[in-house]
Amino acid sequence: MNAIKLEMNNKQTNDIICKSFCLKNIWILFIIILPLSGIIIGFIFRNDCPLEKYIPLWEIINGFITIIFLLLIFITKQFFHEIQYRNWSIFIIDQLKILLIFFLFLWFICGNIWVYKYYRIVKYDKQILLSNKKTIENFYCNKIVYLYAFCYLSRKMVVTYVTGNKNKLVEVQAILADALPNLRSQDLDLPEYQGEPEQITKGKAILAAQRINGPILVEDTSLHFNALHGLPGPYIKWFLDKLGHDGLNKLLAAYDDKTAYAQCVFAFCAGPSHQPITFTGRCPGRIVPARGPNTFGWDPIFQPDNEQGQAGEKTFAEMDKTIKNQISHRSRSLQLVKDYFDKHPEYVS
Ligand SMILES: O=P(O)(O)OP(=O)(O)OP(=O)(O)OC[C@H]1O[C@@H](n2cnc3c(O)ncnc32)[C@H](O)[C@@H]1O
Ligand SMILES: [Mg+2]
Repeated sequence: MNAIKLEMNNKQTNDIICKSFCLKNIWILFIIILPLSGIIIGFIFRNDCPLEKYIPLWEIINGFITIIFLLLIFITKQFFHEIQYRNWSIFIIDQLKILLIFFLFLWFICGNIWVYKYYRIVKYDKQILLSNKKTIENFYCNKIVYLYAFCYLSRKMVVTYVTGNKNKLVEVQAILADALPNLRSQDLDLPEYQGEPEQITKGKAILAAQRINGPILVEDTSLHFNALHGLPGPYIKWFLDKLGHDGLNKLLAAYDDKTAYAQCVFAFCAGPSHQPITFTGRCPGRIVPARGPNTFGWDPIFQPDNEQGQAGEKTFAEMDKTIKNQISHRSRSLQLVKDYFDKHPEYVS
């Protein structure tokens, strides 16, 4: 009796695990449908595009390589997420992924040449061509084959990082270079909202997605003094503008507690009709009299803590840029953005 009960329990647990596995991984099926249909279309109509015989071949190879790439991402996420599995096998998979990205990039260029070259002259009706005594080889391509390739190449989404701050742009480009190579930027003057940092960033993101009419990233950075219960927070831009580095130090003159944290909230919005998703990164530290070059905001008065949580030695302004980009509030937030794009390769490849 007990054995039967135990078996039933095991079966139920297995069912639950299986269901949650399927639900968690259903995204892979959706993403694979597109390249898979390319393989099928390219194969069925492999001899039906005399205008450019490479287009069906392009669809088949593009489909195969994209699916292999997606499966590698899936395998990494599914089986190598635990740190103890990060050994040589993950290294080989990472190298393979880089190779495939490189190939897909070159193949993408080839596809653009083969497809866009003919978009003004392509004809889909063989009968009309024959009755006009035009040669099929010079004009005809099967409608499904041509339009599939045309739409596939045109659908690639480019994420736009919207900011009016050049220093922020330089850091974001440096940190995201390998994760989001097709990130472009746009200088738009967005309003500075009031409220909690997350709400401010979401408001910025919705407006930016409407103005750009596509996928965007925006960011709002704040500096929080613990003795002042988090102020100036998102209002740091105005405080810095009016009081300068010296004035910000004087705000804390009456307090022993000089600790603070820098916070960066990134928001990604896939388009005007989508809801933004936020990613928050924090860097703890303390406010000190200005040291180092005065090139970026409050960098000279913010001294980040070391790994042990004690006062560090250098202010952000005194640090080498690459060191700042490894520990900053911005890089911590962008790490979460990278993780998100790892799961959504449609914005990356
Ligand atoms: O167009 P956006 O992206 O909003 O650009 P912004 O300059 O208004 O940027 P924020 O509102 O996010 O930044 C608030 C203030 O903090 C400054 N700031 C942002 N990131 C910083 C960093 O990493 N180090 C020092 N100062 C920074 C920035 O120059 C502003 O004065
Ligand atoms: Mg701003």
